[in-house]
Amino acid sequence: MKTKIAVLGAGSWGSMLAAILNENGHTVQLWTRSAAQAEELNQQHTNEKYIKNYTFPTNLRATTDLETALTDATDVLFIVPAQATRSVAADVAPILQKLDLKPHLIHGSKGLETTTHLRISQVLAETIAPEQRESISVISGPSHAEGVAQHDPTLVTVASDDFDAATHFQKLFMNDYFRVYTNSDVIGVEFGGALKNIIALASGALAGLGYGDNSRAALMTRGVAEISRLGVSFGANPLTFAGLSGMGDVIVTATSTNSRNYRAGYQLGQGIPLADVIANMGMVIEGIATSQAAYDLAQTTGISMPITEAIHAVLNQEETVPAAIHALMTREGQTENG
Ligand SMILES: NC(=O)C1=CN([C@@H]2O[C@H](COP(=O)(O)OP(=O)(O)OC[C@H]3O[C@@H](n4cnc5c(N)ncnc54)[C@H](O)[C@@H]3O)[C@@H](O)[C@H]2O)C=CC1
Ligand SMILES: O=C(CO)COP(=O)(O)O
Repeated sequence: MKTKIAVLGAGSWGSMLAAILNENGHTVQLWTRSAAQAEELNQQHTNEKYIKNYTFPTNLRATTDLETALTDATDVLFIVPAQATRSVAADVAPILQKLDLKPHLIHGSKGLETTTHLRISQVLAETIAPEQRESISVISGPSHAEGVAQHDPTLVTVASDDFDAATHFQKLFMNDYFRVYTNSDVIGVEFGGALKNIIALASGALAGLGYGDNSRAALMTRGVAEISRLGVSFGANPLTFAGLSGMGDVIVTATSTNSRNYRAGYQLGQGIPLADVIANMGMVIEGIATSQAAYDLAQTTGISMPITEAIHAVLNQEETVPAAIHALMTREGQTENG
């Protein structure tokens, strides 16, 4: 079944997912708030700030007009930074009502909302009334846009409470270089995708200080342990954290220089001030905002999240990176599975 999909957000990941859907034969309308970016995509078929040296399909259309993007949409993909999702969804809701549409919704944003500590599917559910939408799904997993651009074989997962919706999106996105699994554990998939960004920041910081593979493997393993503890306390399936959206995404973001979070952490490890790191990046570093939400959740639930607490302290300038590592290493001894 060919569908019309509105892709809302034309950064690295939004534009790349739009390209996949377009290549798969679906009609795609890509929305961006930037007129210059829409013109570049429509005229040059490039999106140079976000994906270097990549030519988009010539029939992929971008627009700055949300109503144009949503017209006749059977599916809507939200792919703006996590903290921006609520405001975009609030703009979408009345247009869906005006156009009398009830699309399937999916998002690919990896963060928790700092003001509410909600997962992004919960933000969408709160903002767009059930009469104006079908299912809500999430797409997540180890998938840098740069790798997809060169057709690296890439595996992701789509999670939804609605199995038919998950298989619907599996079929929409899947092709011979982009393989999609389904999962019914929305909570686990969203926590995994959001919280791995904190571990990627920490991994970059270790590398920035010159530490090697032992430290990185330790961090990734104990990172998954604390992500699982928090996720399971909210009802996630522990096995999800061993999967694509858990350990899989920790591996790719905590080891790759394509990761904005890793690169940001690296600069912090080198002692570059956070404000400069953010300014240099020019793209979203989700782990910064999400570390605040995760820190708050750790405090309110009493779940032990020492790496998250260390990154939170560094980002809030309460501790230097070396002092945070020393504090982690000299904590009281623990049992591994506790
Ligand atoms: N870049 C990647 O390879 C991947 C990114 N993701 C996730 O996808 C989400 C989006 O990331 P990217 O596309 O990489 O980010 P990006 O920083 O490359 O682009 C973000 C886009 O959203 C727009 N935007 C920012 N604030 C906005 C607002 N308030 N209203 C409307 N538009 C706004 C920006 O102008 C830009 O076009 C993030 O949650 C990220 O974690 C997930 C998988 C892979
Ligand atoms: O989530 C991602 C890859 O799976 C992208 O990570 P960064 O936002 O750190 O680049």
